[in-house]
Amino acid sequence: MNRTPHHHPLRLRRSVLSVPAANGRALAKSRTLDCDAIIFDLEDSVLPEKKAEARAALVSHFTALDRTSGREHVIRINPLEGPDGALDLETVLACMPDAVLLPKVSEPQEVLTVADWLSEAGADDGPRLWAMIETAASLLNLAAIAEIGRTHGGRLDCFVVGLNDLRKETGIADMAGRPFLVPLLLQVVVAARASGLDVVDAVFNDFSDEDAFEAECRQARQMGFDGKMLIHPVQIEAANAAFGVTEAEAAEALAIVAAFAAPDNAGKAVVNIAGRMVEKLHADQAGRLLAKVDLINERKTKT
Ligand SMILES: CC(C)(COP(=O)(O)OP(=O)(O)OC[C@H]1O[C@@H](n2cnc3c(N)ncnc32)[C@H](O)[C@@H]1OP(=O)(O)O)[C@@H](O)C(=O)NCCC(=O)NCCSC(=O)C[C@H](O)C(=O)O
Ligand SMILES: [Mg+2]
Repeated sequence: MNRTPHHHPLRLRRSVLSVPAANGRALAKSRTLDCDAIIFDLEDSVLPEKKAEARAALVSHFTALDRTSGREHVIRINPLEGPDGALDLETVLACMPDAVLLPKVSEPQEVLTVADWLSEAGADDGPRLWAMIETAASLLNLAAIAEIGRTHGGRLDCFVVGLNDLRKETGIADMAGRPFLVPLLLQVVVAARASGLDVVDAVFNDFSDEDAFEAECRQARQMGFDGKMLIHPVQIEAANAAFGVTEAEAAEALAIVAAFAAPDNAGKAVVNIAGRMVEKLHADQAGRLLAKVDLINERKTKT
């Protein structure tokens, strides 16, 4: 089997804000916020008796949505086996978001079912799929779930970790630094990368504790995450900074690209930059980082 991961086009997913679809004020506020993606939530932040109202609110919200903002718009649906999943999928067809976020995925078949449903509904070029990794079973089946992204039309392109559900099911403690969760989080990152998927870290519930939030963002970035799922607007700026590109990182990337473009280094696979070995793979990484800088600058012109 060819294990070379595909890479979908680079997208910014530094700050992925969840907005309860039943909360009119939060929906209105979301139009003004500088996050990279918005998840309109029909699942756990909406009471069962408010689900129908929330679906109607989303259809109305999407009719006036600015699709040129460069932001991704995602709808989190309810599990398909429950009373709301199928109705939520009809709402997805009415709204045509950029992606559908599947909650509590445990088996690859759950991703396939929605991918097939969207194709049969004629939405072949329609929403992509994101999957919440938040059950113990999803961790056991990570590679198989991620592989669906490569083998089934490439519709799956992002994992989002859900630690509230995972801690509830497993009993793993909620502790500063996440010592017992880090090994699991790294498995999610590795499985996602092996299939060319993006990967977004879990929400941080205590939105009033800025320092602890920033520390968790730094940790997530060091583990390889692309961004963080957020619950409150106050978290956006810190997430954009933590998962963004610093001036020093951009300058280093430019130096690497320039070194490989220099005539003296023509035909070299490895060069010496100020006493440090730099390989062609670092130039590829640098190019991707600079493309991210371009995307960030492009976004600034639209907000
Ligand atoms: C946590 C909250 C209930 C707090 O809400 P509130 O008390 O209204 O906060 P503030 O008064 O500080 O709000 C200030 C203004 O900001 C707006 N606001 C607040 N939150 C949001 C938001 N998420 N998106 C957009 N706008 C927001 C307020 O409306 C105020 O503005 P204004 O009305 O103009 O004055 C609330 O923040 C909240 O509900 N957050 C999201 C909850 C949610 O989406 N939960 C689901 C995702 S969590 C998850 O998925 C876990 C995962 O599955 C797992 O298992 O781990
Ligand atoms: Mg959850």
